[in-house]
Amino acid sequence: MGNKNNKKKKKRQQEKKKNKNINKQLVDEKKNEKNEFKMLLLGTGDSGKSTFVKQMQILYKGGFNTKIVDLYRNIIRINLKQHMKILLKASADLKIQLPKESVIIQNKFLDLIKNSPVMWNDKIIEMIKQLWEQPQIKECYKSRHHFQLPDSSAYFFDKIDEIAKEDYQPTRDDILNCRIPTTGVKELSFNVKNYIWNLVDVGGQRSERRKWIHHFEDVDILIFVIALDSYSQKLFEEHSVNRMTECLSVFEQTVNNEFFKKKRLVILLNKIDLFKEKLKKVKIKEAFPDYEGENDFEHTSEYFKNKFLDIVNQKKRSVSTHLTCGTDTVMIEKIFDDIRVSIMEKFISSYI
Ligand SMILES: Nc1nc2c(ncn2[C@@H]2O[C@H](COP(=O)(O)OP(=O)(O)OP(=O)(O)O)[C@@H](O)[C@H]2O)c(=O)[nH]1
Ligand SMILES: [Mg+2]
Repeated sequence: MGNKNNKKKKKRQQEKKKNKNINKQLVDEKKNEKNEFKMLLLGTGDSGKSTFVKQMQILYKGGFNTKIVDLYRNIIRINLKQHMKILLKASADLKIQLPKESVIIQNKFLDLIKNSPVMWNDKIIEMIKQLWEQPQIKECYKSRHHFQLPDSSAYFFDKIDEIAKEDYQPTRDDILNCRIPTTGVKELSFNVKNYIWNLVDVGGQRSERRKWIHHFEDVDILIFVIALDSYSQKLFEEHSVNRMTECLSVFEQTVNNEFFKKKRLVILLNKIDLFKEKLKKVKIKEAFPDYEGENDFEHTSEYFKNKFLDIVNQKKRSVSTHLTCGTDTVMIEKIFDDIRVSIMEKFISSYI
């Protein structure tokens, strides 16, 4: 009887050992196989997702080719006209009175661009310049949190002389600052230290978000981008909704989705430069009455960081947060390096 039990025990031990060996073999094979990571960028519209992709293009793919530069030249010029049009409408809405001569220029400008959004000539350039020089237009620009205007429009109005030149070549900074809302999906693959990083960028505006689900499979890292300065802005899609409130609700739905519940999460608290400027003008308490702290960068950024972290179950997943300025290439290189190293360390340690 005792002999029979001993035999059974020995057999079980042998099987256990065999299974252990098979598992080890599978892990080793997987370890060798896995040299690619899929990173999915999510976040509401205008938070800075595509800007992050542009930075990867600059840092790891040698920058932009002629075709892309040509595309940006056209977009930058079209945007200049569109953004002046937005400013003129907003000054009327905000009852900012333009001087008589400017009203004449305004009417001529609106008339000229009405029929051809791509038209670009000396007359148009001169009119945009004259209008931008008006203190009333500058005042209107400062009140842009009341309407929808990309923050970078001043950057481009200020360099209109350069943009107007026939041989104008958009610089890297121009491309980083130029806003093109994403529709559909854009992918970028790049190699860093023998590992391939597949970055997937989707549109963040409401109409685009329903497409997100198609890209949820096989994600290794979810990068959620938040525009910190959006606490005082209204949504482009629905003017009565606060952008940060919308962002918090999208974040909650996304990070707790079945696909991502246990995935590695990187939170980029972006646009810190604009956030610092905004803090001087608009108190956090005006938009988030529960806020009791000081209105300085340190306390307010911590407040928003915790608001997002409170939504995530940090016990079950790896989460990191970073304060970023998306248009600053040096900063993004450093931050991506930190993210990459931490991912690699965790990936390697999971096999030890
Ligand atoms: N000043 C400043 N501008 C930024 C920063 N990050 C992004 N931007 C600008 O913000 C605008 C929007 O950035 P995008 O990267 O297009 O935003 P997105 O999240 O891809 O937007 P969708 O494609 O609509 O979802 C662009 O004009 C960028 O230049 C930042 O940290 N600071
Ligand atoms: Mg985008």
